Amino acid sequence: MAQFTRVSRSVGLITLQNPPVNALSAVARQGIVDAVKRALSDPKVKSVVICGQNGIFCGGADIKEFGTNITGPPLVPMIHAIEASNKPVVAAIEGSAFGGGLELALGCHYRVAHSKAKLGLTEVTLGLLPAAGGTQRLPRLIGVPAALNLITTGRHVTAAEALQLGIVDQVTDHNAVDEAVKFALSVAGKSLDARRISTYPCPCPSDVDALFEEVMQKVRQSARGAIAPIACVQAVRAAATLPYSQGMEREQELMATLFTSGQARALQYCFFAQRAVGRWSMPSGARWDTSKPRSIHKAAVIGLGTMGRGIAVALAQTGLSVVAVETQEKQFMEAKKMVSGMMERGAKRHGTAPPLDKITYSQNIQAVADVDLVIEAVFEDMALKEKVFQQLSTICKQGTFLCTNTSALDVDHLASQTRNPELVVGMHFFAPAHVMKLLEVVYGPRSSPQAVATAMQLGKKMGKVSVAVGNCRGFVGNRMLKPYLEQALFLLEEGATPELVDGALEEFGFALGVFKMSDLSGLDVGWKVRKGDGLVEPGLASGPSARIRQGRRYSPLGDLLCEQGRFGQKTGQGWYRYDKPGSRVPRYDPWLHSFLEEYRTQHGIVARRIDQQEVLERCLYALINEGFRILEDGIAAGPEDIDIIYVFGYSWPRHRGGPMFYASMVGLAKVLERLEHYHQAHPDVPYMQPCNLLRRLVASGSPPVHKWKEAIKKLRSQL
Ligand SMILES: CC/C=C\C/C=C/C(=O)SCCNC(=O)CCNC(=O)[C@H](O)C(C)(C)COP(=O)(O)OP(=O)(O)OC[C@H]1O[C@@H](n2cnc3c(N)ncnc32)[C@H](O)[C@@H]1OP(=O)(O)O
Repeated sequence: MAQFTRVSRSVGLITLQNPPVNALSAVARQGIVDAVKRALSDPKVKSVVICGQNGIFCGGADIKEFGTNITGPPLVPMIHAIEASNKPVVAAIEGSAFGGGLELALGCHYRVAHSKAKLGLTEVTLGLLPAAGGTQRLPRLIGVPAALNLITTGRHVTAAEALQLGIVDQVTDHNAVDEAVKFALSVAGKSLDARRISTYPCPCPSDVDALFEEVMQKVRQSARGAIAPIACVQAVRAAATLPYSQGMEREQELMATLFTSGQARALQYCFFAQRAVGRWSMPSGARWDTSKPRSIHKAAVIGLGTMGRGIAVALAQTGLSVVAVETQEKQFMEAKKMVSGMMERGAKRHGTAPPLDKITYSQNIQAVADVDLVIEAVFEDMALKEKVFQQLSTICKQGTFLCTNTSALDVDHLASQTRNPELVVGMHFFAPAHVMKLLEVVYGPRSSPQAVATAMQLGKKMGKVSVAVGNCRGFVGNRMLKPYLEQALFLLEEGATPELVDGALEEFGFALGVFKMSDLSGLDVGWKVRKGDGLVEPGLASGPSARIRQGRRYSPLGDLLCEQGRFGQKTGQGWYRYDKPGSRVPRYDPWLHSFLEEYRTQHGIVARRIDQQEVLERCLYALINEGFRILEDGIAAGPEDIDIIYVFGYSWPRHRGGPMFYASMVGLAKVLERLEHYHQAHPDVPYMQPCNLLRRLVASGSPPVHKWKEAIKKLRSQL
């Protein structure tokens, strides 16, 4: 709703009241329409201020209404009525003005913002465009190039930038509502002819066609198949080339296509899923709202390799005191230099001072004695980690949380090396740790709810999207990656090429296909793990048994490349070739193609034609099937947890909503049918055998993804 009061005698103050973010729900819109009518008809009111309660102007249209039968007054005529008013209307922007919230402000005649406010036309991030006149008003106000940048990215701008761009008229450090009231008093009675943005001509660059062509090309490249950014460009083009009323028609037309699209549903699902993962629970019944985190003031990182350096930077950037420990002299000196460089570059980007004094370095593990929390990031070797945890358990003060950054090893086993296993959790960061948003917080059977709550809270402070998951080999993300990688290798054996497989996955929306990604991360990483698992048998033996390990199909292709010293980008050769070691541009490698042909001949495999659909079905459905197993095992609490892990940690295209959401869009019965088909064709690949949970969900009528948690609970209780 919206409250109307009269302040300073002649200013009508309209306050949006729809907690928590004053979203423009049907009731809120009706409230605004009624309050505006009242203000305009009250002769004592000479000017109007619109603000939001609780320090937030407006979080935009009510996203929860999308996909439902929307009632109440629509936004466009409501904003037109405000703009058409003959009494000046001032928006008082505190907190956030996003999406429809900023569009409402653009319909006002003036905008006063608090210096800490953030503004943005964020609709594109939800698969939409600013369809309450935003695509038509913003370019008229700030010009086409700046408007294109904001509308196609959904970027948030600070009040200072908004002032510079001309989006707001005044920025204040004082109470923005009080300042807006003063402003409203000062403009009462003045002509509004030059204040209605919809009447402005659109400042147009001379070569409109060239500009839009260039922007469209850039947007297509970065959109990775997302349709909303493209529609945004088309709508702004309408602003630049058509009169306002026709531009509005085009805006509505484009919005109508986006509004019901699967991509919009996927992106809106991600919006809510990202928030839902913060409300974690453990199988023991412990939950986010009943588990109290402990404050962390001082933390330590053990091991300053690539991961440890990133973690140290991320911790220091949150303002914590950090002790960074590296026992090897050479690595120690190098890490100190690198960490300072990373902090300086980060600070330069954000226009802040680098938090260099937050980190103290030591070569002695005893330096962590007084910290509240330790993150171990030594080499991925169980014996080494066991030793570190035994040492930490005796060195650290009572109550220190001991976390491991392992990406796959048994967190519970590490906990068993300590005196207080309840203080041990996994904090699995993704490289580079100071940049990547995902954090898997891994709880073992003995981790205390307080340890989980503390790690989750620390992750949030570090700006991470933290997801609590159970303990198993590879946790959620890497466990699901295994069948995906395996399928990619099998496809090569059967006749595909790295280019074909990567092409299909990139067209689907991944930033990098599986082989380019392996080259980037280093082929030797997986090789070492496979060696540890006893899977690697040196030399290229032929015959069917050469491709069987532990009773199941195995592809030694990756091992064979490693034997040749082809570790990916770092050695200049992997699944592709690179101009020199460390180069990043993958090129077609004739050697690799002859090698694959030779391999097939040696193993009596007749190459067959494989199309993109088979690549997608085999790679993605194998991964999704493992996702269902993870849900069945209770390792992830719900599909949202898996989806957020994949979107934030594994570059799964957000506009496809994550693997589990994607499965629900494809249809669970179809996923099941294709898995059955591939399992029949490849009975020696257990990952392809459809998981019981998937079968049971299909049998129970394939509930929509937001009902899976409930359905799984019910299925469990029937066992
Ligand atoms: C018919 C269409 C016509 C015109 C086009 C207009 C379209 C739009 O306006 S689309 C909406 C555009 N708005 C946004 O993109 C903003 C989304 N919200 C945010 O970015 C943030 O919530 C915030 C910056 C406004 C506040 O952040 P924070 O303080 O960290 O709180 P949370 O993000 O945790 O949110 C709290 C709570 O509010 C729910 N919520 C937030 N925004 C909306 C919204 N626009 N509609 C409905 N609900 C919203 C959010 O989900 C949280 O609730 P839950 O934890 O229960 O999920």
